[in-house]
Amino acid sequence: MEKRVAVLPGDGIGPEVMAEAVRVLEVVGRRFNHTFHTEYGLIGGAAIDEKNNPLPKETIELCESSDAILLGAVGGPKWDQNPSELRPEKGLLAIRKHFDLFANLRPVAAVPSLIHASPLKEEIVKEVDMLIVRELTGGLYFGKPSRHTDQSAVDTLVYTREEIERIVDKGFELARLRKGKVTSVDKANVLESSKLWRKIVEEKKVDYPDIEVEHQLVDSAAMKLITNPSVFDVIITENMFGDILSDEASVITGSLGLLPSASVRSDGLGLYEPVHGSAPDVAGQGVANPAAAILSVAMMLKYSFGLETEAAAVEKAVNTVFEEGHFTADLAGKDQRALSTKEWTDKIVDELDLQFVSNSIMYSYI
Ligand SMILES: NC(=O)c1ccc[n+]([C@@H]2O[C@H](COP(=O)([O-])OP(=O)(O)OC[C@H]3O[C@@H](n4cnc5c(N)ncnc54)[C@H](O)[C@@H]3O)[C@@H](O)[C@H]2O)c1
Ligand SMILES: CC(C)[C@H](C(=O)O)[C@@H](O)C(=O)O
Ligand SMILES: [Mg+2]
Repeated sequence: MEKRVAVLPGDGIGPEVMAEAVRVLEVVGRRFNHTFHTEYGLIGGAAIDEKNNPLPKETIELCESSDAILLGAVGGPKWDQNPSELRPEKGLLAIRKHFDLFANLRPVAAVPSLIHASPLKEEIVKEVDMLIVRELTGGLYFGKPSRHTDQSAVDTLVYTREEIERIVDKGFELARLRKGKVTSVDKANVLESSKLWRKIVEEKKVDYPDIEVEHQLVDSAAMKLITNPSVFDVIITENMFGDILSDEASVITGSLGLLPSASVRSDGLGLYEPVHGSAPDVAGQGVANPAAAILSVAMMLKYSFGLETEAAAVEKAVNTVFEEGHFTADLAGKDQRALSTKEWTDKIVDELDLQFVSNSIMYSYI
């Protein structure tokens, strides 16, 4: 197989974890006889510095001519005081919108060899295996008007029926491939947008009689995520709730540095990025956990290229390296030596070299 992959490293730890993710992609290509052409583009703060635009047209063109997009992270204190249009985060929102990547899939699964790293009790986290399906191109992030003065501020939460229907369908379809349960998270006791959301979920569930459906208000959903997370299978929710709940859910796994994501539309084009941000507090030190970026590569192999075996090989390598007790600083115990970003990826590469074809996948992240 021959594919073109646009690589957008971005800011902070973005370039650090992307370099390792690309290294893993290259090993997969060599091992499984695929050619992945990687081409680099600017986004976020790096693009503002060079082009005065968080999403330059060259980057859009590069992505348009690619089969998939890999993204590191954007943002950082350097640009925090910039006007809204020159914030790195605008570039991220713009690329999601430009490509209509409305469905953001964020799998969260407990990993047996990482239970020690979660602040939650073992019996609470050990059965967790959920998928957060976050609506990504609507809601508060995109509604107009959106502005502030020193005296007042406005953001607008808009959802159309069509926008809700397509993400709800996506959630139901994904539940069919998993444990068959959908939890729709909203704030229907207050928000008009959530009332429509809930109505549409009720309408849609008739088309999916095999799926168990429940509604959960977002505030109590946030509580349940920590007290009883194994009750969730597929969570479908709107843009901002999904953003917040997925960072919260990362606590179950032990580190935000573990969660990958896929942002997809209906036709296969996808953008793959860690859930985490540019982590300015650890950027430049070579200590970031590249697992989320590497697992995002696995999601790309699976969802955009249909390469299930290759994706499984990457996941298996990640599991094995954890099982062997190799961790970056975010996951290492007090008496363990933490590996650097690069050292930890070296272990993944060694592992792929050793066992690149395997069907004995014990644990799936994606
Ligand atoms: N998708 C994205 O590009 C994205 C996502 C979230 C935040 N951001 C941006 O990132 C910047 C920093 O935001 P923040 O600090 O709130 O969130 P963050 O996700 O960057 O970091 C939160 C905490 O998690 C840690 N962390 C995150 N990823 C890690 C990794 N791979 N390995 C080890 N530790 C990791 C950080 O060190 C930090 O302590 C902001 O500018 C924000 O807008 C970008
Ligand atoms: C950086 C920010 C715009 C982004 C979001 O809120 O979508 C991030 O937090 C994420 O989760 O991808
Ligand atoms: Mg977020």
